[in-house]
Amino acid sequence: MEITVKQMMQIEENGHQMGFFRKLMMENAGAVTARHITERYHDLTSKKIIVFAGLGNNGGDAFVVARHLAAFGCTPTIILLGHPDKIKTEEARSNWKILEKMNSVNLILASAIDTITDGADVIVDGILGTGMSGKIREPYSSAIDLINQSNAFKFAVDVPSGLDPDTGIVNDKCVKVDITITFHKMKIGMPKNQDMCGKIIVEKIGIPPEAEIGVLL
Ligand SMILES: NC(=O)C1=CN([C@@H]2O[C@H](COP(=O)(O)OP(=O)(O)OC[C@H]3O[C@@H](n4cnc5c(N)ncnc54)[C@H](O)[C@@H]3O)[C@@H](O)[C@H]2O)[C@H](O)CC1
Ligand SMILES: [K+]
Repeated sequence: MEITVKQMMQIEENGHQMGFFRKLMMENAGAVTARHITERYHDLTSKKIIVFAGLGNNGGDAFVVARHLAAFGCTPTIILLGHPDKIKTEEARSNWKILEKMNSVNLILASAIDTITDGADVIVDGILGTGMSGKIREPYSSAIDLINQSNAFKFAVDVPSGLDPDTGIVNDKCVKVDITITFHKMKIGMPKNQDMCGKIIVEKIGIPPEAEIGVLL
């Protein structure tokens, strides 16, 4: 079954109200994404992994991905596309705060990042997810271009950044990835743009089925 962004947000809210808080969803989303990366590269210690993170919960998921990858000894680099004070939600901010206490990750605030992807083996796109709207603003726009210029293997968190999840249309620009890990259920527009999404993997993140009552059921 495929769902709309509006339906996903309603299901998310219902789950949160049931006590399955967004922070738990974010942890599961990041953990399952990291698992797919570690399953592809059994020895991560020699891999250069760059994680791009926006200021919303797509970025929050990416913070969790980076923390889980660090446990596999790869020292990921996280590029935050904005100032930490502008991180939108408590669940994302709390995950950033954990990263700030870790020396097994490299944190970079988006400044001169034009060479950061040089030699990267893996890039994780946690820039924009279902909260994207309108023309892509800087520094997200330049980050998308930078990622697209790299020949690293690319994973998108939930949605390739720049893709409209409801239509599959790229209104401005979009990260073209090899694998998209999308959460809970397929978003209706994604199968319409396999070129940008690459292989799409749908992963459950623990949301109770009852959260769909009144939305899908
Ligand atoms: N589906 C689930 O159960 C869960 C999904 N999670 C993740 O949360 C994101 C959606 O998070 P949200 O904060 O709503 O939006 P985004 O992170 O996608 O983006 C918001 C962020 O980006 C800025 N922004 C929006 N449009 C633009 C633009 N055109 N140019 C530049 N910047 C833009 C906006 O200002 C915000 O700062 C979902 O995809 C999942 O990854 C949760 O983890 C919980 C479970
Ligand atoms: K993304």
